[in-house]
Amino acid sequence: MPRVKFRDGAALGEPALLSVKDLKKSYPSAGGGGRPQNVLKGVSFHVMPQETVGIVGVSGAGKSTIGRIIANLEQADGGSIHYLNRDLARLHRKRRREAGQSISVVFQDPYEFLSPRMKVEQLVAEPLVIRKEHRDKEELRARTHQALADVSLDPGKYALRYPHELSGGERQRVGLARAFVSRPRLLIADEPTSMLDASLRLELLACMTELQRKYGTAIIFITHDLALTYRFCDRLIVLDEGRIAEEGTPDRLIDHPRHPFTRSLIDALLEFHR
Ligand SMILES: Nc1ncnc2c1ncn2[C@@H]1O[C@H](COP(=O)(O)OP(=O)(O)OP(=O)(O)O)[C@@H](O)[C@H]1O
Repeated sequence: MPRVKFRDGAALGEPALLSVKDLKKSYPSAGGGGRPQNVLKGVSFHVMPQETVGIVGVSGAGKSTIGRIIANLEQADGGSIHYLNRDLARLHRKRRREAGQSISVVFQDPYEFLSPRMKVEQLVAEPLVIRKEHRDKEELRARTHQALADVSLDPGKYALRYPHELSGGERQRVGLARAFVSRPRLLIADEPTSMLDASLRLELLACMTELQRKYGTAIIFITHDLALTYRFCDRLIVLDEGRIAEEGTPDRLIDHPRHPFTRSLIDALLEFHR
């Protein structure tokens, strides 16, 4: 899956699609008695249009929390998020929702976002229905079927099935079709491949890259699997206990890690593949 070399717009002074500054989040301690758990301790980064930024780190580092906050599924305690030049925290709830309409998400477990009672066709159409992005039923059907074809699922074969009638790989493809049907500017992909075996994992990533090119989407790719990011990401952010330990291109980070934590991630990876 060779990547086209990413043009570093940030270095050329172009505006970022997303700019996160000093993001903070804590959760109350379990049981409520102890000190709150500081999960994000001031995280800042940016994402350029059409860029793929990987967020890597061990379990519990705070990766998904960042994704959920950007997707407006959770509130930050502090910091700012500028998206398409708008400060999301300062927008009224309705405007915030509208601003976020060009952000899609895909999660690790498709059952989290695929209602078992909806057919594939309805599941894929739902984002367009919610956003009222279609003129009539014909257009809705055409875009839904296009989205299914985009992820190599024949609409004639899959449109009327329910999620439990699909394999794990097919369910994730439905998740991708649902994420891309609205042609998002930004996709937050939170461990989308971790429940798939190695060959399906690469297939799904190839499919995601193709759709990214087709629709000009930027991707935040959240994973604990450093190996997966190597070819797939333009830039990596290494998160360690709610702080950015290091960031850079995968080549630089993996071949010449500067931070001991990045080195330990690479050692763990080498150990795993030994
Ligand atoms: N709703 C919540 N209430 C309390 N604690 C939470 C909540 N959500 C997450 N946490 C805690 O915040 C920390 C960071 O969680 P998060 O899911 O962001 O980590 P992660 O890096 O994505 O981990 P993983 O790779 O295992 O998904 C964890 O210790 C988790 O237990």
